[in-house]
Amino acid sequence: MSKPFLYVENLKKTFPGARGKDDLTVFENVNFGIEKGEFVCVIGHSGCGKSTILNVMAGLDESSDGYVFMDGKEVQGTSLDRGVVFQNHSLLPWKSALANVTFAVKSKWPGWSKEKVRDHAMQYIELVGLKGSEDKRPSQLSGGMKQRVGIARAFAIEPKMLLMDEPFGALDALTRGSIQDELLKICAETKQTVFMITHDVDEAILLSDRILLMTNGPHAQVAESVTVPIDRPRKRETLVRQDGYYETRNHLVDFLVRRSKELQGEYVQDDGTTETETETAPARAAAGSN
Ligand SMILES: Nc1ncnc2c1ncn2[C@@H]1O[C@H](COP(=O)(O)OP(=O)(O)OP(=O)(O)O)[C@@H](O)[C@H]1O
Repeated sequence: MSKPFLYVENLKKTFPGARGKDDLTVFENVNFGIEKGEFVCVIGHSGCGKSTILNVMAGLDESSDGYVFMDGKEVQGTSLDRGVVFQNHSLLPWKSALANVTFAVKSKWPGWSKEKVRDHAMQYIELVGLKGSEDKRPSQLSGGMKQRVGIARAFAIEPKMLLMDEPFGALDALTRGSIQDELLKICAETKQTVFMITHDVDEAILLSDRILLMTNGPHAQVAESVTVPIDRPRKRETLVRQDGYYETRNHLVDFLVRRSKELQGEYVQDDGTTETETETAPARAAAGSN
């Protein structure tokens, strides 16, 4: 069986304990794959290691064991093949919205003329609905507009994989909704491959093809991969009336409320059964066994 476009195999992260305390294994035996063009969300309780996994996938952090492969190559260090969007938008405050995007575009394609860089960046500024505000600095933009610049910048480098860590977590509900709509539109147009962390079950159902469910930490694992059975194009306003919405939502909520804790510290196997940690640990070659 061929490997997925991106796969994570037996990933583990242990942080050294502070001042004589035990080391902390946040997650282990984490296995999953993402196909090209797929939108995959991950959900799990605070502290189970979602951001750490994303940082390892981005090449910003190193795992203690296991590896991440993308497009046939092991991920080692950062690369313009992977775009990252964080909750706090991390823009360069002294540059305009457009210059924040052109800066990234120039890094990706250093040989391009000034005009080509600007035209390319403007396409993405328009795509996120910021035409007319391109000359404003981050301090002159609202939280939602800043996040839009971050998204435009990440999409503009046309990364092979876009990694988003709770990108809308700090936004009010209205702004969040309109940016979700834009993200749906952009992903439909660009067929971007996305891995996104969210705490919002409805956001995950609206945006994802598949949702990974993580057990609680420490020793967290990806326990399930839930395919969202709702046709595209999807609309926020009509999502709750679409077949499969309530079943999916109930399943996710039941996992978060009950099963994520029950499964904590157990090895989840391919057939859905579990073993406790004291039993033999299975080497689950699960990359691609979504
Ligand atoms: N540099 C570090 N040193 C020690 N422990 C760390 C470090 N970074 C993260 N941790 C611990 O690892 C665990 C997982 O952190 P992480 O931020 O990946 O979780 P998360 O699932 O993304 O949480 P949240 O949903 O709250 O953002 C936490 O217990 C955190 O305290």
